[in-house]
Amino acid sequence: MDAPAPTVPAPATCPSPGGGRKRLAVVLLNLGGPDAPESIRPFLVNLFTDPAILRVPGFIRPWLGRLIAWRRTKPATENYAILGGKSPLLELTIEQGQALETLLNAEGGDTVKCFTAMRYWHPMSDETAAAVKAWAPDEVLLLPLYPQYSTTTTGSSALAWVKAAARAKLEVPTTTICCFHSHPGFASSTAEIVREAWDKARAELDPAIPLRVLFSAHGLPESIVTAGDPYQWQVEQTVAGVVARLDLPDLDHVVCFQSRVTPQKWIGPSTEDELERAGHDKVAVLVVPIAFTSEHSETLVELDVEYREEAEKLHVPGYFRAPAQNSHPGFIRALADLVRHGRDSGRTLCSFAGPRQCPKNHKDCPHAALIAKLEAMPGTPPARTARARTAA
Ligand SMILES: C=CC1=C(C)c2cc3[nH]c(cc4nc(cc5[nH]c(cc1n2)c(C)c5CCC(=O)O)C(CCC(=O)O)=C4C)c(C)c3C=C
Ligand SMILES: [Fe+2]
Ligand SMILES: [Fe+2]
Repeated sequence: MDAPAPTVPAPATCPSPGGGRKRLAVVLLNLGGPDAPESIRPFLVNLFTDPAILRVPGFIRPWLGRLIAWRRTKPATENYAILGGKSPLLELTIEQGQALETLLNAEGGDTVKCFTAMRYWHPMSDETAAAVKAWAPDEVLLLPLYPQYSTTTTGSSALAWVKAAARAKLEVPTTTICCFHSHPGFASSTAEIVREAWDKARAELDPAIPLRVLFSAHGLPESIVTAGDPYQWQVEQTVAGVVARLDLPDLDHVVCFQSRVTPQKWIGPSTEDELERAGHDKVAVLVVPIAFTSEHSETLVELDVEYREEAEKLHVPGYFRAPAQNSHPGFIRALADLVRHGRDSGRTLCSFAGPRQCPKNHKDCPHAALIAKLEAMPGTPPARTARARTAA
C-alpha cells in the first residue's frame, strides 16, 4: 500500500577505516511522516495496519486498518496543510543525525555514520538496511528517538528493522537501545529547555497569575498499557527527572496525554481536560512536549494551534509552549553518551543504564518480551555475545 519509494540517496563516500578503526552504523529510529499531501493516506494505512498499533485479529486488520486510515485522512490532511502539506520530521531527524555523527567522529575512535529508518514513511527500514549494508559496517546500533519505550513505537520499529536487516542479509552484531527516559544528560538538557521557556513565560505574564506546567505526552489506548506496556510509567519517570532538575521548588505541574485518535479509552488525564482545569483554576499554562524529541504535527498543529485556541475559549489566562529538543547541543551529547554506553555494554538490548529498568509488572518491557522476539526471528542478526543474552 506504500506509494512508490523515493530514491534513497547513496551513502556519502566512506571514510577510510584506517588504523584498525571500526565502522559503526547508528540507525536513528523514528515514526516518519508524510512528505506530500498524497502520501498522507498511505502513511496512515501503514500506521493503522501495524499489529503493534491495531490489536485485532490478523485477518481483520488490513480491512479495519484501511477503513480507519480512510476516515482519518481528512482531519490529518487539514493538519498537515498548516505545515505546508508535509511533516517536518524527516528533515529534523536528519539534522539530529548529522549533529550526532559530527560529535561522535570528533571524538576519534571508530568511524560513525548515522542513518535514519522511519516506521511508517520513507526512508523505511528496507531502504535504510540496504544503505547500511552498502556502507559495510562492523557493527550496528539502533537508537530510537523516543525517550520512553512503547511497543507501539520503539518496539514496532525495532522489529521492523530486524526483518529488514534479515532481508538485506545485514548480518553484523547489533545493539538496540530501548529507552532513555531517565538518562541524566537527557533529563538535564530537557530541564534546561523547560527552564528557559518557564523564565520567558514568567517574564511575559502578570506576576499575580500562577503558572502551571503541563507535561504533555502522546497518548496510548489504555488497553495497551494494561497489557503491560511500560510507556506511561517511563513518561512519569522522565517528568520526575526533569522536575528534579528545574530548581523550581513546589512547582505546580501535571503529566497529561494528547492526540487521541481512536474511539477506545486512552490513558489520561487528557491535555484538553487539563486545559479545562487550568481555565477553572485561573492559572496560565506552559505546555511541554515530553515524549517526542523533535517538532512534528502534534506539537506544531495540535499544541500550537488547536490547544492554544481551546485555551483561549476556556479563558486560560496565558498559554506558552516549550520547544522540543531537536538538535539542542545537550540533547545531542546525551545521544552520543547513549551510543558510547550501548556500544561498550556488550548487550544485545541496552537501556540507558544497561539492564532492565522497568518494574516487573510491565511485562512488555523489551527486556522481558522483545529480546525473545528479536532472537526468534529467522535471519536475526546474531546476538553480540552469550553473556549479552543472559545479562538482558
Ligand atoms: C511517543 C510517541 C508516540 C506514540 C506512543 C504514538 C502512538 C500512537 N499513535 C497513533 C496514531 C497516530 N499517530 C500519528 C502521528 C504521530 N504519532 C507520533 C508519536 C507517537 N505515536 C508522532 C510524532 C506523530 C506525528 C508525525 C508527523 O507527521 O509529524 C498519526 C497521524 C497524524 C494524524 O492523523 O493526526 C496517527 C493517526 C496511535 C493509534 C498510537 C497508539 C496506539
Ligand atoms: Fe502517534
Ligand atoms: Fe524496560
